[in-house]
Amino acid sequence: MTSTIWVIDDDRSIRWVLEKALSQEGFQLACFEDADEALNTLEEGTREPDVLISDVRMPGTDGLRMLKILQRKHPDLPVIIMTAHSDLDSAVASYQGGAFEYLPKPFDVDEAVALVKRAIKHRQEARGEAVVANEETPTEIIGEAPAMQEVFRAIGRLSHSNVTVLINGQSGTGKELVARALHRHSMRREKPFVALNMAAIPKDLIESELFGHEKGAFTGANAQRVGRFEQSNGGTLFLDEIGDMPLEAQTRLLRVLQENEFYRVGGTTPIHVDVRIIAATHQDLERLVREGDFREDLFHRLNVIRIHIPKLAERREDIPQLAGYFLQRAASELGVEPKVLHKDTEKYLAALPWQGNVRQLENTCRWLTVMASGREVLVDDLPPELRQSVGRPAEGGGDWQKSLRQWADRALAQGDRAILDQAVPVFERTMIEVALQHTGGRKRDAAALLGWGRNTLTRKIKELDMEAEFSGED
Ligand SMILES: Nc1ncnc2c1ncn2[C@@H]1O[C@H](COP(=O)(O)OP(=O)(O)OP(=O)(O)O)[C@@H](O)[C@H]1O
Repeated sequence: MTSTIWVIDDDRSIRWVLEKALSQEGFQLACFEDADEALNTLEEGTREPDVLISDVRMPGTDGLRMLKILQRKHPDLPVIIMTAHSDLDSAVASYQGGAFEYLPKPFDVDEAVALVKRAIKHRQEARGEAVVANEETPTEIIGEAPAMQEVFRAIGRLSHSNVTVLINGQSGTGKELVARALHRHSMRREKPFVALNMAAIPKDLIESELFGHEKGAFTGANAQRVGRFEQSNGGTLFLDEIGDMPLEAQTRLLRVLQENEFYRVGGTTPIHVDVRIIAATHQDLERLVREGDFREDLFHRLNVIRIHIPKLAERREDIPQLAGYFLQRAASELGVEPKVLHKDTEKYLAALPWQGNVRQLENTCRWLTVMASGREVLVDDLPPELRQSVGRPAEGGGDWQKSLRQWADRALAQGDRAILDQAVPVFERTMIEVALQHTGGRKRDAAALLGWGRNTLTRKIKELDMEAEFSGED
């Protein structure tokens, strides 16, 4: 029997796109402008669809409320929630409300079709575990970029699970923020979230920090101390910079993970704990394993689910929104009017390398809130170190190389061939133009700057049809 799909969205174009794509796949489609219409249809006794795809924000009953109703009355019906308001809350709320999947708008049609097919396959397995959605969670993680959407999905998917998670990403990308979100959206949310940065504690103290110690266990242990494991019992222990954990502590950690019990340093009574571990690192743990600095068995134990957080430079589209958010936050912390970015400043900021990632952007916004003179922030108001970095290729490769890489990737994906024939002339033309600008149009000097002979430059100018531009003096 043909599977029936219902699409609910007040946006006609979305209904149209999905209807086209899904009927082409042989599905039977029914479209609704709002949730109430669909719910009434179900009330009237129409057979429930095999999959329902719905928007979140619509006139009348919204998507998340509808989910709750469906959960009660049609617990096995897989629902795919789409939202343009691609924030973490609707993603997670939709999972917790029992949605099968979360589809951030704008989406790829093929992706939507693939999701529907998966939902149909999983239909029988629909578990219908109801976890009360926490509707008042603050929106804290900003990210419209596809790579961040992946992170949100992961948080949503993991909201029913206790699994160990390893978060990878450069410093300042938001690893701790994601770890907190994983906790806040998990079943352990009422219990403690304890964070411990391995790189920030002297090596000798790590074990006592983690497991606590008994009075007199070592010099200076004047009183019994409860470790982080005990503090986070029932909740989540976030081990940041796990790559910096000394080998002996790794061995003990592994044992705790295997046995769910440990001894305080100097202690003889085993202590039982139920702790979920989320670990994070900016290091390449596989390499540390190869080099013998990280236990392989512990690595496998931690690496059950891996979430990669991209560098800020890999999600430049999020920079304006992040900056706006940080400017607002800084202003409200300081009790002043928030600054706003001039369009040019926004563009300028979006093009910077941001080696320090989101943290650096956040600090910049704080600095601007205090230092910028007007309400609107101009490029000239930016801190000197950011103004100077303009045009300087970022360390270890440079932005133009990255753009070139993306361009080549896209061109090949589109089926272009002989792409060097397109790229090399652009490259040479740029170099020639800049060199000639530097020499005030003198070709002989420009050739020297480029490392070419005079004749080569003349020939290139001809080949590249640049004669009209640079017909001036030698
Ligand atoms: N997507 C985001 N939306 C809003 N704020 C963010 C985002 N990502 C990071 N931040 C903010 O940037 C700062 C740095 O984030 P966080 O401390 O989570 O990074 P980290 O990767 O754990 O860094 P480190 O490895 O250096 O500890 C924090 O103040 C955090 O709130």
